[in-house]
Amino acid sequence: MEVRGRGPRGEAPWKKLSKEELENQYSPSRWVIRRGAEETLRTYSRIGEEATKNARATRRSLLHVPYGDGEGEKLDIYFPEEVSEASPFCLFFHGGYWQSGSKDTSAFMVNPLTTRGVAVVIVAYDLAPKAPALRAGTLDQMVDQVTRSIAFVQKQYPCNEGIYLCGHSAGAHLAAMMLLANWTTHGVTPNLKGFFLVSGIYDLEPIVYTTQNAPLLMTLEGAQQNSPQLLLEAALTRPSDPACHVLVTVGQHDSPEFQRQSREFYQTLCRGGWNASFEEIRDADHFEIIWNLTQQDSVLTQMILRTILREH
Ligand SMILES: N[C@@H](CC(=O)c1ccccc1NC=O)C(=O)O
Repeated sequence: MEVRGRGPRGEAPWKKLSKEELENQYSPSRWVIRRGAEETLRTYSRIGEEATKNARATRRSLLHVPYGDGEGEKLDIYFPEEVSEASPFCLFFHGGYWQSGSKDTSAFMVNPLTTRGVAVVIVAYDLAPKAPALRAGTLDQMVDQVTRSIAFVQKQYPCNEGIYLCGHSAGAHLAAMMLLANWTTHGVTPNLKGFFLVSGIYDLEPIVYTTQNAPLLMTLEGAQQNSPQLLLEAALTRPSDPACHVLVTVGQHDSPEFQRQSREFYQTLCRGGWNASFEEIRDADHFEIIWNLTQQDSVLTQMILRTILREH
């Protein structure tokens, strides 16, 4: 599907959608094809739980490690068989529209990656509405927490072979915000080598007009300030490390709006001089795309491993 980018004065295509259609486009479980919506969400939780149970039973790990003082600021580290502080590290940020999901059910990629020598970190962040709405928006706090979790891993493992960020859906949004992070206030610049953005949301403005915004309480300004799509369009800086690779992927059965968001973000990355690539994952919906990560031989796992292992 050819997607027309927004011209300099062009109107965002989602603005032409009715309220119902917008709600539909931003409800990923309504687009699945092999199961019903409810069953899909149940299966998603079950696969995440099983992968996490399995990872904790078979891998050496450090669980519930605090990366900050907040109750929810915890991460799990899973090590490869040959434990080395110089391993590459892949950090995963789960999805769930910034209001559901947990690190304790999100160890999808742990076994396939640790088997190949990559340490995997599953990061928790405070979900809405638990996050105190004191600042401009709860999204601000999540973005700050993600920034600090990455700085923490870099400080703990300064000899790492590279830090890679992988996020799904809302988690891909949080990971994408790190393309624009300012590390100077964190006392460390992480050794960021790659981003794997899976079925993400990069322009938050349409979310403001859906029911997903009820716990988020995002204002239009808050949405704009936390939209990597808008921030990157406006950014004057070029990527500091031209070798840092950004993979944008979306499922063939993701909704047209999710597909448009991914394609436009990829196009913006290219225009900004990023080393980016785009892949539509065939025959996968918004949830199956993440189940692929539990499989060593899936297209997505293989793309991620090729990127990480090529560089050392
Ligand atoms: N209620 C949502 C749930 C959802 O969007 C979701 C669930 C698990 C993981 C990622 C999700 N989407 C974005 O973060 C839906 O309609 O599918």
